[in-house]
Amino acid sequence: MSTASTATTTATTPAAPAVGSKQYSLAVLHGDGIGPEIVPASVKILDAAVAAAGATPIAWTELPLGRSAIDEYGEHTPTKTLDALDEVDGWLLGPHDSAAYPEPYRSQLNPSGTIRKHFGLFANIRPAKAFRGGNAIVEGTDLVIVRENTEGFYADRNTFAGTGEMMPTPDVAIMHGIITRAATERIAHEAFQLARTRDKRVTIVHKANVLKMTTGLFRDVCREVGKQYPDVAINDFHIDAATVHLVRRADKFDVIVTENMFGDILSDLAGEVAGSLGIAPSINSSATHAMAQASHGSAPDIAGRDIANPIAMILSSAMLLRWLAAKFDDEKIARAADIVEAAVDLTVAEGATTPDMGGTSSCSGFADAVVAATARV
Ligand SMILES: NC(=O)C1=CN([C@@H]2O[C@H](COP(=O)(O)OP(=O)(O)OC[C@H]3O[C@@H](n4cnc5c(N)ncnc54)[C@H](O)[C@@H]3O)[C@@H](O)[C@H]2O)C=CC1
Ligand SMILES: CC(C)CC(=O)C(=O)O
Repeated sequence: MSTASTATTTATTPAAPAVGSKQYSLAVLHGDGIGPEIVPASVKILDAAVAAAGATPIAWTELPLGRSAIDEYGEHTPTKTLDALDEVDGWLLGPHDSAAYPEPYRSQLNPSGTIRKHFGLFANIRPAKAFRGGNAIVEGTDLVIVRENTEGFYADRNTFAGTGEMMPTPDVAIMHGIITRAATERIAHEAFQLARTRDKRVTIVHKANVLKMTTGLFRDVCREVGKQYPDVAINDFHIDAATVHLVRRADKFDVIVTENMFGDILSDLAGEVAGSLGIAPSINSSATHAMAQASHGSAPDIAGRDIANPIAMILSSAMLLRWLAAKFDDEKIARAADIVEAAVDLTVAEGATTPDMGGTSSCSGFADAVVAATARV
């Protein structure tokens, strides 16, 4: 069950009127590669957990995205998908294999970036938590990376500010990064408020010894915001040193706040240190919209073989339930999130893991075991 030390709900979760359990309308976008394996697995488990919690069944809508949408609609993220997403309470996004799309799609902003930008999903919350008996490199890892999702070195790909990459000649490529006080303050408040629900420690990750203006501003603004949270301890590391500490001492971190690209890379590392990239969940959110999305990609090397680990997508979906529970003050949907997490815990503890965690379960077999476990937690 969820405890204060493992909380992942953040300040983007808006206060809301107490309205009790309602029927949630959620969209699913399967994506590419292992997406059509891990997303349906998560839907099945959410349905079971919602039933076990006595909440109203979720109303699901499937929407086109990715390679199949290119083939059918000539767009990887069709306008009709974006319009439909605006009508639902939240959604599950499977990974996309955008690096393998044909041109011109490969050179466009990818589906995640398109959706993050369209809905202003500025906070990317990425927990890394080791399971008991779960193949962790560092036992006891239980941290959350709070990744700024709109700026940094992914600027043109993901930002509202619009600098980014350019090629003045075919032999020269230039990359701009952007860090603003406003976006940094916003994400820093997310991190400090989250830390208050956990172990009250925030680590700022930057590269201010080299990228002095950009990541130096990020560090300094985070420190300034931290003064408003005197009960939260602050330290900071350069990104290169942070990777070293993470590999050896991941169990010593609580909340890490960092810019976009560092957060992307660090969260893959943290997931693997906690047991596997395949267990690393995330939620992308603003005050009004939220998207559950595994931290990993479409894993084309294992796609179609029913061996992908669905845990990252399942736990991302549980994070979405928790976000909805806070938004609508809905105890039943919070209970459903607890059930999902406890059922995954139990299934892993009983040894039914996929090959990336050293087990022999299939993706679908693991999901079936979690569904069964929802009745035992
Ligand atoms: N959010 C998204 O949709 C993301 C999409 N991508 C895209 O995914 C494609 C492949 O990218 P890669 O760099 O190979 O990264 P990747 O994350 O897809 O795979 C890296 C390694 O981790 C393994 N892996 C990933 N998820 C797993 C899971 N659930 N269970 C077991 N093993 C898992 C893969 O088999 C692979 O060996 C590219 O087109 C890339 O652009 C990459 C990252 C995020
Ligand atoms: C969406 C990906 C292509 C980039 C990435 O790894 C991420 O932003 O999570």
